[in-house]
Amino acid sequence: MTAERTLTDRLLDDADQAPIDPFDLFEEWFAAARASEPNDPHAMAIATVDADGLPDVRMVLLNAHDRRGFAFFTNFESAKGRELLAHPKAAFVMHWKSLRRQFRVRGAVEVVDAAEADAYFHSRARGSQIASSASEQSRPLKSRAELMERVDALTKKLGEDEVPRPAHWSGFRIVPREIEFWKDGEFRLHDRFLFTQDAAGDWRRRRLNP
Ligand SMILES: Cc1cc2nc3c(=O)[nH]c(=O)nc-3n(C[C@H](O)[C@H](O)[C@H](O)COP(=O)(O)O)c2cc1C
Ligand SMILES: Cc1ncc(COP(=O)(O)O)c(CN)c1O
Repeated sequence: MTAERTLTDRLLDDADQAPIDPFDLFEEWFAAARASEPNDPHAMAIATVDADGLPDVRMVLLNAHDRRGFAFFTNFESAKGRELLAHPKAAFVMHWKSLRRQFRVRGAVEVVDAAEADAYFHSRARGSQIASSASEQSRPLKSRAELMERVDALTKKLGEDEVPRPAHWSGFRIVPREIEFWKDGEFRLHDRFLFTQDAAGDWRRRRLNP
Protein backbone atom coordinates (compact mmCIF):
# COMPACT_ATOMS: atom_id res chain seq x y z
CA MET A 1 0.00 0.00 0.00
CA THR A 2 1.38 3.43 -0.88
CA ALA A 3 0.76 6.41 1.37
CA GLU A 4 -1.32 9.18 -0.21
CA ARG A 5 0.72 12.12 -1.42
CA THR A 6 0.13 15.34 0.44
CA LEU A 7 -0.25 18.65 -1.38
CA THR A 8 3.19 19.53 -0.04
CA ASP A 9 4.66 16.38 -1.62
CA ARG A 10 3.06 17.39 -4.91
CA LEU A 11 4.26 20.99 -4.58
CA LEU A 12 7.86 19.91 -4.14
CA ASP A 13 7.69 17.48 -7.07
CA ASP A 14 8.61 19.49 -10.18
CA ALA A 15 7.27 16.68 -12.37
CA ASP A 16 3.79 17.33 -10.96
CA GLN A 17 2.44 20.39 -12.72
CA ALA A 18 -1.26 19.72 -12.07
CA PRO A 19 -2.97 22.66 -10.36
CA ILE A 20 -2.75 23.01 -6.58
CA ASP A 21 -5.22 25.24 -4.80
CA PRO A 22 -3.25 27.60 -2.53
CA PHE A 23 -6.11 27.74 0.00
CA ASP A 24 -6.08 23.95 0.33
CA LEU A 25 -2.30 24.02 0.62
CA PHE A 26 -2.60 26.68 3.34
CA GLU A 27 -4.99 24.38 5.25
CA GLU A 28 -2.39 21.63 5.13
CA TRP A 29 0.42 23.90 6.34
CA PHE A 30 -1.75 25.58 8.99
CA ALA A 31 -2.85 22.20 10.37
CA ALA A 32 0.81 21.16 10.61
CA ALA A 33 1.61 24.45 12.39
CA ARG A 34 -1.27 23.98 14.84
CA ALA A 35 0.09 20.52 15.63
CA SER A 36 3.67 21.61 16.20
CA GLU A 37 3.96 25.27 17.26
CA PRO A 38 4.39 25.81 21.02
CA ASN A 39 1.98 28.78 20.90
CA ASP A 40 0.06 31.10 18.59
CA PRO A 41 0.33 29.19 15.30
CA HIS A 42 -2.13 31.81 14.01
CA ALA A 43 0.21 34.76 14.71
CA MET A 44 1.01 36.90 11.70
CA ALA A 45 2.92 40.12 11.13
CA ILE A 46 0.80 42.53 9.13
CA ALA A 47 2.41 45.40 7.25
CA THR A 48 0.61 48.60 6.33
CA VAL A 49 1.73 52.04 5.18
CA ASP A 50 1.00 55.38 6.80
CA ALA A 51 0.07 58.62 5.06
CA ASP A 52 3.76 59.26 4.22
CA GLY A 53 4.19 55.79 2.70
CA LEU A 54 6.26 54.78 5.72
CA PRO A 55 5.73 51.05 6.42
CA ASP A 56 4.41 49.88 9.75
CA VAL A 57 4.28 46.28 10.97
CA ARG A 58 2.95 44.46 14.01
CA MET A 59 1.70 41.03 15.05
CA VAL A 60 -1.99 40.15 14.97
CA LEU A 61 -3.89 36.87 15.13
CA LEU A 62 -5.43 35.20 12.10
CA ASN A 63 -8.86 34.60 13.60
CA ALA A 64 -10.86 33.79 10.47
CA HIS A 65 -9.99 32.56 7.02
CA ASP A 66 -11.68 31.04 4.03
CA ARG A 67 -11.48 31.32 0.25
CA ARG A 68 -12.29 35.03 0.44
CA GLY A 69 -9.14 35.74 2.40
CA PHE A 70 -7.45 36.04 5.79
CA ALA A 71 -9.02 38.12 8.58
CA PHE A 72 -7.93 39.61 11.87
CA PHE A 73 -9.80 41.78 14.33
CA THR A 74 -8.76 45.08 15.80
CA ASN A 75 -9.57 48.62 16.81
CA PHE A 76 -10.26 50.69 13.70
CA GLU A 77 -9.01 53.83 15.47
CA SER A 78 -5.60 52.23 16.12
CA ALA A 79 -2.63 53.12 13.94
CA LYS A 80 -3.19 50.04 11.75
CA GLY A 81 -6.92 50.72 11.61
CA ARG A 82 -6.44 54.26 10.36
CA GLU A 83 -3.69 53.17 7.97
CA LEU A 84 -5.80 50.42 6.44
CA LEU A 85 -8.91 52.56 6.12
CA ALA A 86 -6.83 55.15 4.24
CA HIS A 87 -4.78 52.63 2.20
CA PRO A 88 -6.70 49.34 2.00
CA LYS A 89 -3.76 47.20 0.94
CA ALA A 90 -1.55 45.04 3.11
CA ALA A 91 0.97 42.24 3.28
CA PHE A 92 1.34 39.69 6.02
CA VAL A 93 3.73 36.92 6.92
CA MET A 94 3.43 33.90 9.18
CA HIS A 95 6.62 32.20 10.34
CA TRP A 96 6.29 28.77 11.87
CA LYS A 97 9.64 28.28 13.58
CA SER A 98 9.02 24.68 14.57
CA LEU A 99 8.42 23.79 10.90
CA ARG A 100 10.93 26.24 9.41
CA ARG A 101 8.21 27.41 7.06
CA GLN A 102 7.02 30.84 6.00
CA PHE A 103 3.70 31.88 4.47
CA ARG A 104 3.27 35.30 2.82
CA VAL A 105 0.27 37.10 1.37
CA ARG A 106 -0.17 40.48 -0.36
CA GLY A 107 -3.45 41.98 -1.39
CA ALA A 108 -6.31 44.36 -1.03
CA VAL A 109 -8.07 44.74 2.29
CA GLU A 110 -11.79 44.80 2.98
CA VAL A 111 -13.76 45.25 6.18
CA VAL A 112 -15.62 42.14 7.36
CA ASP A 113 -19.38 42.57 7.60
CA ALA A 114 -21.05 43.56 10.87
CA ALA A 115 -22.54 40.11 11.47
CA GLU A 116 -19.11 38.47 11.22
CA ALA A 117 -17.55 41.09 13.50
CA ASP A 118 -20.37 40.64 16.07
CA ALA A 119 -20.06 36.86 16.01
CA TYR A 120 -16.31 36.95 16.48
CA PHE A 121 -16.41 39.68 19.15
CA HIS A 122 -18.92 37.75 21.24
CA SER A 123 -16.96 34.51 20.90
CA ARG A 124 -14.07 36.08 22.81
CA ALA A 125 -13.55 35.87 26.58
CA ARG A 126 -15.73 38.46 28.33
CA GLY A 127 -12.62 40.04 29.81
CA SER A 128 -11.17 40.50 26.32
CA GLN A 129 -14.42 42.04 25.10
CA ILE A 130 -14.32 44.53 27.97
CA ALA A 131 -10.63 45.22 27.36
CA SER A 132 -11.31 46.01 23.70
CA SER A 133 -14.02 48.45 24.76
CA ALA A 134 -11.86 50.09 27.41
CA SER A 135 -8.64 50.41 25.42
CA GLU A 136 -8.15 53.39 23.14
CA GLN A 137 -5.65 51.31 21.20
CA SER A 138 -2.49 53.10 20.03
CA ARG A 139 -3.37 56.38 21.79
CA PRO A 140 -1.13 57.63 24.63
CA LEU A 141 -2.10 56.37 28.11
CA LYS A 142 -1.15 58.29 31.26
CA SER A 143 -0.88 55.23 33.45
CA ARG A 144 -1.89 51.59 33.75
CA ALA A 145 -4.18 52.69 36.61
CA GLU A 146 -6.19 54.89 34.26
CA LEU A 147 -6.82 51.93 31.93
CA MET A 148 -7.77 49.64 34.82
CA GLU A 149 -10.20 52.28 36.13
CA ARG A 150 -11.91 52.31 32.76
CA VAL A 151 -12.04 48.49 32.78
CA ASP A 152 -13.52 48.46 36.31
CA ALA A 153 -16.07 51.18 35.53
CA LEU A 154 -17.23 49.38 32.39
CA THR A 155 -17.39 46.02 34.18
CA LYS A 156 -19.57 47.56 36.90
CA LYS A 157 -21.79 49.42 34.43
CA LEU A 158 -22.43 46.30 32.35
CA GLY A 159 -23.26 44.01 35.26
CA GLU A 160 -24.51 40.81 33.61
CA ASP A 161 -25.33 42.49 30.30
CA GLU A 162 -23.75 41.47 27.02
CA VAL A 163 -20.71 43.59 26.14
CA PRO A 164 -21.70 45.63 23.07
CA ARG A 165 -19.18 45.46 20.24
CA PRO A 166 -17.67 48.93 19.96
CA ALA A 167 -18.48 50.57 16.62
CA HIS A 168 -14.75 51.00 16.04
CA TRP A 169 -13.87 47.33 16.64
CA SER A 170 -14.15 45.00 13.68
CA GLY A 171 -12.14 42.87 11.28
CA PHE A 172 -10.05 43.40 8.20
CA ARG A 173 -9.80 40.71 5.53
CA ILE A 174 -6.73 40.55 3.29
CA VAL A 175 -7.90 39.33 -0.11
CA PRO A 176 -4.84 37.67 -1.62
CA ARG A 177 -3.36 38.77 -4.90
CA GLU A 178 -0.10 36.90 -4.27
CA ILE A 179 0.53 33.95 -1.97
CA GLU A 180 3.97 32.52 -1.28
CA PHE A 181 4.88 29.28 0.44
CA TRP A 182 8.48 28.94 1.65
CA LYS A 183 10.13 25.88 3.10
CA ASP A 184 13.59 25.81 4.60
CA GLY A 185 16.29 23.93 2.74
CA GLU A 186 19.84 22.90 3.53
CA PHE A 187 22.52 25.60 2.99
CA ARG A 188 19.80 28.20 2.31
CA LEU A 189 18.66 26.30 -0.78
CA HIS A 190 15.04 26.81 0.17
CA ASP A 191 11.91 25.89 -1.77
CA ARG A 192 9.69 28.84 -2.72
CA PHE A 193 6.43 28.84 -4.62
CA LEU A 194 4.59 31.99 -5.65
CA PHE A 195 0.89 31.67 -6.50
CA THR A 196 -0.77 34.35 -8.63
CA GLN A 197 -4.16 34.47 -10.29
CA ASP A 198 -4.48 34.45 -14.07
CA ALA A 199 -7.10 36.44 -16.02
CA ALA A 200 -9.64 33.65 -15.56
CA GLY A 201 -9.11 33.77 -11.80
CA ASP A 202 -7.29 30.42 -11.66
CA TRP A 203 -4.27 30.20 -9.36
CA ARG A 204 -0.94 29.43 -11.07
CA ARG A 205 2.28 28.67 -9.26
CA ARG A 206 5.90 29.31 -10.09
CA ARG A 207 8.93 28.08 -8.24
CA LEU A 208 11.22 30.95 -7.25
CA ASN A 209 14.93 31.01 -6.58
CA PRO A 210 15.61 30.99 -2.88
C1 LIG B 1 1.16 37.45 19.05
C2 LIG B 1 0.41 38.76 19.05
C3 LIG B 1 -0.88 38.80 18.56
C4 LIG B 1 -1.59 40.01 18.53
N1 LIG B 1 -2.84 40.00 18.01
C5 LIG B 1 -3.51 41.18 17.88
C6 LIG B 1 -4.77 41.21 17.21
O1 LIG B 1 -5.28 40.21 16.70
N2 LIG B 1 -5.41 42.40 17.14
C7 LIG B 1 -4.88 43.54 17.65
O2 LIG B 1 -5.53 44.58 17.56
N3 LIG B 1 -3.68 43.54 18.26
C8 LIG B 1 -2.98 42.38 18.39
N4 LIG B 1 -1.74 42.38 18.99
C9 LIG B 1 -1.17 43.66 19.42
C10 LIG B 1 -0.53 44.35 18.19
O3 LIG B 1 0.71 43.75 17.87
C11 LIG B 1 -0.31 45.87 18.37
O4 LIG B 1 0.48 46.12 19.51
C12 LIG B 1 -1.62 46.63 18.52
O5 LIG B 1 -2.65 46.11 17.73
C13 LIG B 1 -1.41 48.10 18.14
O6 LIG B 1 -0.90 48.18 16.82
P1 LIG B 1 -0.95 49.55 15.97
O7 LIG B 1 -0.62 50.68 16.92
O8 LIG B 1 0.06 49.38 14.90
O9 LIG B 1 -2.36 49.67 15.44
C14 LIG B 1 -1.00 41.19 19.04
C15 LIG B 1 0.30 41.14 19.55
C16 LIG B 1 1.02 39.94 19.54
C17 LIG B 1 2.42 39.93 20.05
C1 LIG C 1 -5.14 43.98 21.62
C2 LIG C 1 -5.50 42.64 21.03
N1 LIG C 1 -6.65 42.53 20.33
C3 LIG C 1 -7.00 41.36 19.78
C4 LIG C 1 -6.22 40.24 19.91
C5 LIG C 1 -6.68 39.01 19.19
O1 LIG C 1 -6.88 37.93 19.99
P1 LIG C 1 -8.29 37.53 20.59
O2 LIG C 1 -9.35 37.92 19.63
O3 LIG C 1 -8.15 36.07 20.79
O4 LIG C 1 -8.40 38.30 21.87
C6 LIG C 1 -5.01 40.30 20.62
C7 LIG C 1 -4.17 39.07 20.75
N2 LIG C 1 -2.93 39.22 21.37
C8 LIG C 1 -4.65 41.55 21.19
O5 LIG C 1 -3.50 41.69 21.87
